[in-house]
Amino acid sequence: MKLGHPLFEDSQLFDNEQVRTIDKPYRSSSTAFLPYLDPTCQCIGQRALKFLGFVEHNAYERLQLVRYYPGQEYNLHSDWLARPKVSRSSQDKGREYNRLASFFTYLGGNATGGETYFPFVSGANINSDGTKYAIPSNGQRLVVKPVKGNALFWINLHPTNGTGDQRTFHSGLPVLSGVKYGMNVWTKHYKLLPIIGPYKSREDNNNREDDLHENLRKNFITK
Ligand SMILES: O=C(O)CCC(=O)C(=O)O
Ligand SMILES: [Fe+2]
Repeated sequence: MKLGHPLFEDSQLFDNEQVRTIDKPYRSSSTAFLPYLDPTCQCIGQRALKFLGFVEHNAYERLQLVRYYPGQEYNLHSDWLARPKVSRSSQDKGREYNRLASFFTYLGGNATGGETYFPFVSGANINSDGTKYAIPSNGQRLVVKPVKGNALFWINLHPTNGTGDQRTFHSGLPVLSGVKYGMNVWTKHYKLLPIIGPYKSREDNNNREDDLHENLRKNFITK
């Protein structure tokens, strides 16, 4: 949070041509892109990759903080992109990727409102205690409360063909009072690579250099 504070600017949107726009009522939050090489960011990013196990976990985008003041929101959207994006970062410049996994962590603030809403995912069990999720009413689907320290994780792309999964559409509902902070970690799916492994952690790979699949992956990376 300390790292991000001076870096906040109006949140942007990408259209289908990857053109950045700022569309204020649609997305009225602020965003801070954190430095890729910061050791804390690297630690978080690597942890996210490792979490993915046999799901492709080569790389992640720069971490992003988002901030919402009262009345601010992020309307319905997908984190996956309509078309793969061409990377401009020095680690993988020119490679085409889409956003495979989303980790969204509530970093705090003291907001009321500001839930994350998934209209195509079943709502919480009506017997749940209502601390993490709103109890659904009037046919409302999954409403996740912004509880500090909790995180949401989902896979954006169909593992078979890499296309966007429509069920992952979501919105950040308007904050009613206070301030809401969150952090996005988006991992990358490089075009043409298989999404489902057997991917290995770096530690495993040191001992399994002859693994066929690993060789395939390396060929993709060095070409
Ligand atoms: O603010 C939220 O609850 C969701 C944020 C989000 O979906 C995003 O930044 O892509
Ligand atoms: Fe999102």
